[in-house]
Amino acid sequence: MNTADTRGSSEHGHEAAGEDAFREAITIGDGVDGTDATRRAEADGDRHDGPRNTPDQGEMELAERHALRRVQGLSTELTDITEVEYRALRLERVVLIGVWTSGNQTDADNSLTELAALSETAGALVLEGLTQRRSKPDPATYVGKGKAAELRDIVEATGADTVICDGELTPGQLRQLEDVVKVKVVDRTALILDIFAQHASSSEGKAQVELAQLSYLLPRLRGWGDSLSRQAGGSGGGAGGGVGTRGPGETKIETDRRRINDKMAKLRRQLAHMRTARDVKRDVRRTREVPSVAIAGYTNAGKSSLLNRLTGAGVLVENALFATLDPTVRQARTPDGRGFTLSDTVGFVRHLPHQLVEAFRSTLEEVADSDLILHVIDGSHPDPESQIRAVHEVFADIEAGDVPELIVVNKVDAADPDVLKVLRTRYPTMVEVSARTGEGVPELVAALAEALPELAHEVNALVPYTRGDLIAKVHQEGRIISEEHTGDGTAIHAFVPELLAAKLNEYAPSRA
Ligand SMILES: Nc1nc2c(ncn2[C@@H]2O[C@H](COP(=O)(O)OP(=O)(O)OP(=O)(O)O)[C@@H](O)[C@H]2O)c(=O)[nH]1
Ligand SMILES: [Mg+2]
Repeated sequence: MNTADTRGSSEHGHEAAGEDAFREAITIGDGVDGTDATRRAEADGDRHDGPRNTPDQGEMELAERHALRRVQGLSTELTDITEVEYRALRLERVVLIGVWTSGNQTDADNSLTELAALSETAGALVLEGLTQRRSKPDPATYVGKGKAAELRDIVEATGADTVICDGELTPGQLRQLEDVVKVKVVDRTALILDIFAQHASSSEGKAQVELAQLSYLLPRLRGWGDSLSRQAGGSGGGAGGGVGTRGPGETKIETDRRRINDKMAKLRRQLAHMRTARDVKRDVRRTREVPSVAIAGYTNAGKSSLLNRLTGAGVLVENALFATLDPTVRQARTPDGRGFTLSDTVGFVRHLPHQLVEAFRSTLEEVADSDLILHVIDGSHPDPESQIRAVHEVFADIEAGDVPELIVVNKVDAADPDVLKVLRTRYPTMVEVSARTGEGVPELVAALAEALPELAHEVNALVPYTRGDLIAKVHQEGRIISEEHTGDGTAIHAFVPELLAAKLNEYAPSRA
């Protein structure tokens, strides 16, 4: 990184300040490069929550995921993207580049740090990162001409095989920047899609990701084709490029486009089907009037850790972005005995690709449909408020803006006290916890119980011993005020959901 830093600071003095932040960025993941499955798994051992001798669901998933880590030595090939499977974007040795148009240097650094974490999560080795301050990204090459040339030198010097841009680029920008740097150029959207593709495990998750990838790919078909043509025909572009330019011709692009459209239609049908099944399940929960609590928040905030801490669910926890894609729903209970469901969801990120929001809409609806959102915040992040804003944007997008929200600042064991102080003034009712140490968890449980709607129906009944099933249900779903075993049956006074109330009322002592 030395060469580039000197260059960076001579041209743009402010970049030197970002050096430290960035050096931190490239050691995310304990400096393990993410390409050696064994080393990675070992290194993860001590970062991993939960007992190591009893592998639970999450640990098994983690082992499986690491076993699938990319191996080094497969270079990113500039083959026709329409012919390789899209998700095989083999990111490897990468250089990051960001353009910042607003905010200060710290914001720019945080953003590049996040891009580094995303890259490593995708299995790439981050070699270098640079940012450029511009009023807006260059319409031709995203970064300006000078910066692009600098980028090319860095790519050459480091032997990088991919450049990742911190934004969404137009097909034209990707192509023209590729032309300058002579290696593959990928944008943040493609990177996030790639992580989702690696992490999706349920059939619904896989279908959702594939749909998002295809809708990202569709408008870019020609772009990639052109780029490859130019690759073969030398720089300069245009029609005069010789054999290579005729590579993926018009007909091929048309065929690909049709194939992709067909595939997307099929995926949409499948998803609609899966969605019906999910709606049915949710309706069952609704009619039982069991309140639902959704754990939502920025990726890596500790949502799964918190669910595990609250319910012992054994959900996969990983220091990687988007570890969780499939929603997990668990039964839980307030200290006074009211049942509720607690669900873990996919994390959010700044500029979550809209293709993903679209594709994951049905999953995200769980959040919009819940009675309460536990909005988990990573208190150890230097700028949690920017993450809160990003999450609120997604809430608005999925129409979850009206759902009551309980702000939970997690990782207080690792948080900067000053950051916490600022948060406290902004969100006076927030709860501070550490899923790792358990600190604050009892307070969180109390706040949760407080925020949950009270069961609406109060019943007094004398239930005969032959209807033990009803009493069991009251224990499961209701809140018991008193219970007494009499000669005629169980006398019970409780708050219960509507359906159960109707059944219990058959045994209400007559008022006559
Ligand atoms: N220091 C500290 N680390 C924590 C705490 N809670 C979670 N972590 C770590 O934060 C990382 C992310 O935790 P997860 O529970 O996977 O986070 P998540 O929000 O579910 O992340 P995604 O599913 O990827 O969106 C893991 O490395 C956890 O060990 C905490 O209270 N303190
Ligand atoms: Mg998770």
